[in-house]
Amino acid sequence: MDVGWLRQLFTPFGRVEDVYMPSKRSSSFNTKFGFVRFKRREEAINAIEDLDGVAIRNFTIVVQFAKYSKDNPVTSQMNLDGVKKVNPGPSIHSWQPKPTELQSKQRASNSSSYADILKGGSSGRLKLVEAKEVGLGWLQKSAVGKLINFCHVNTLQDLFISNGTWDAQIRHMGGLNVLISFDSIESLNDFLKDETKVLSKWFSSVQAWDNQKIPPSRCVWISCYGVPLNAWCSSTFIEIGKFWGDVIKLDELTEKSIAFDKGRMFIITDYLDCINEVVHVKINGVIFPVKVIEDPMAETSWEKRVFTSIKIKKGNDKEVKEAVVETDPGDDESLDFDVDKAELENEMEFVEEVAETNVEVEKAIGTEERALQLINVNMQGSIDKAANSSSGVEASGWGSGKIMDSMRETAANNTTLNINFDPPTFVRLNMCIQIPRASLSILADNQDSWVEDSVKENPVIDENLRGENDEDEIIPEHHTEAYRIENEPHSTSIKAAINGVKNHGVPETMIENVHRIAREFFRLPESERLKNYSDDPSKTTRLSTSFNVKTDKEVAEYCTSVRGLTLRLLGAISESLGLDRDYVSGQLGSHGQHMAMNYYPPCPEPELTYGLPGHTDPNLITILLQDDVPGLQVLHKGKWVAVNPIPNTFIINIGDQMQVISNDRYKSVLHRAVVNSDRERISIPTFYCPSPDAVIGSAPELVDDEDRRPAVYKKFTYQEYYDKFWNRGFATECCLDMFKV
Ligand SMILES: O=C(O)CCC(=O)C(=O)O
Ligand SMILES: [Fe+2]
Repeated sequence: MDVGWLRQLFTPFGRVEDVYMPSKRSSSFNTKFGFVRFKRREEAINAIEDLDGVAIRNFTIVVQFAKYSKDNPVTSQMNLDGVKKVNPGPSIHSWQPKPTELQSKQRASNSSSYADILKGGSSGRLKLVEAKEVGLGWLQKSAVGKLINFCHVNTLQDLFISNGTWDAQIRHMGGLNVLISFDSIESLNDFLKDETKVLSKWFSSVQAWDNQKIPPSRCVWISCYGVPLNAWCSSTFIEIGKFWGDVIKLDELTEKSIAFDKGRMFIITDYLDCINEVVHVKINGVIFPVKVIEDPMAETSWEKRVFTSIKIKKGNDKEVKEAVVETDPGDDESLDFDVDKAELENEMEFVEEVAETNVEVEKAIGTEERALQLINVNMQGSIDKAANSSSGVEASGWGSGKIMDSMRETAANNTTLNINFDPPTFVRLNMCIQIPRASLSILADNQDSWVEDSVKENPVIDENLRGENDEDEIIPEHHTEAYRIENEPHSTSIKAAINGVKNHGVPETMIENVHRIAREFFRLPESERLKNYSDDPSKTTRLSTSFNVKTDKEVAEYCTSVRGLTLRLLGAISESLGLDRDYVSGQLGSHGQHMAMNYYPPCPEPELTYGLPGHTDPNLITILLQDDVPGLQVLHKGKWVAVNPIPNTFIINIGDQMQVISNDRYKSVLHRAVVNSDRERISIPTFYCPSPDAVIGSAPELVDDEDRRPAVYKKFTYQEYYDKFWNRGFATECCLDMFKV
């Protein structure tokens, strides 16, 4: 028996504040004794009534009110309401058959007393830190929301954005609490008033920040050893968990009775001590001690890693590595994952050795993909170097066969293939995050209604962008027609993002090739894929054996062809703004073009995660190729609209730089990708960018102070913008706002 045991014995009667058990036994009776302090007197009375004289195994327990000497300074010095009120009485708790007489002198002279413990430890001093007050400025613009359900901060962030609130920064505080900080008191007040009533659906309570009103709360995994097998069911675990808080879920092994070595559950608690106690489970009149221990290594907080991973998405490989290291250790879920992987490798070897039929190999691949579900791999092919190496080559120059050839060659030699682990999926799936039903139905409704719309609407650009010959710089006049936007560039941004462009001039075989290459890559065993991993972002890694030269060439051809399309689009967009055809491309310095291949594994519960959270692309324009699995969504009139794939059609996402150059006529498009329950999804965006040193500003022709069209943005270099975009923390304001005049 120990302090934990004692605590558990008394916990059912009320809130146990302290338990003290001197190491010495009572000299007179050779009994063990201890003290339990309740928050309320009635709780202590109930405990005495129920436990005094009860036999537990071979002990009989005696429970009585403790006696404190009147001059004991503790009662007067400390805030000990419960103690002050107790009736004086015998002070010994005995584990022996009831003694006739109990004494209170047994305290060993060299051990600390219960009174000392109450004062704050054996040294008699409270462990007190005098803290300096900080951060009041922003804390006073913050609110604390208690979520109804577990929910990822990025999900919440999206919700705020779609509700028109861009300046909310959301941070997890532990348990179900999140801190929501605003840029201004007005925004805070608007949120607290919550006139739209959208946000309140997510929170059980919301209040302006006030430290004194918010109890610390945390989530923790606890393991229970010794639960009798005839009591092994969720209700027993839920009852055990209730001693400390609310049970959120049992782990799979426990729930499905796969192993009985320990029962494990995830709880939310405001108990601050590390849980390490004994509880008693009574079944058929027999009491079984069960040891309950908190798992301090299990990862229970997710928000930090999600922020890291947002950066990862755009290929800061150093952070990728750190994030992977950070994600794995101590996370039981990832341990399970490692085991799976090891088993899987064996399984694959076996399959290869024994039966090398296609079907079986397919099966093995399928298994692996399932086991690797928790990892989202992002492969990036970049022809940046190629573009830079032919620096000075501008839009018109790309038509020349000579330059094209040299570009192709350089691209082929420098194509990078960086594999980034993208942990959001991994983290989120592990975290049993739930999106409240209300929001799910919004997404679902949109998807349904969109299916109808997508049949009715035609791609925004048809016929008009096809180059007779990809290498031909002559773009017939009528190509601009589609982007004659009737003074509605913004709606064109949305249409291009939702409806896409057809007849774009990129040959179908090239599109099929990149789809195939991406699929082949993601089906490689992980060990093969990892060969392409580099933690040096500046390093261009030659494609490994899995990608032969032929493949390089195919990727390069695709990139070149997409580049042709992009330049035609830029020309059309320039003209739609009343600018010279090559105005926009002339603002970019040496053009940069990055291609990514995003892999979204199937997720059995897609509503619990996002593949890619809501964002605008920081570059100029993105030419996005999707496979046939839906997943892309665009924010339109405050609602997420599903962009269902149309074969052989590109989605065009206007990026932030186009918004700046057009002085807000074209708006960058907020989009995100969700995952699919049973099918993998691959998307292949080509990001077209200015060179890092290009100075970006609104076209002078589009700035007219008298016409009430002043410049919306300051001038900046693309490098400045890019740095700010990835370093601002995902949860803060829209990056463009940071560059407003
Ligand atoms: O997968 C998609 O459809 C979207 C990809 C995307 O938005 C991106 O990579 O920036
Ligand atoms: Fe994007």
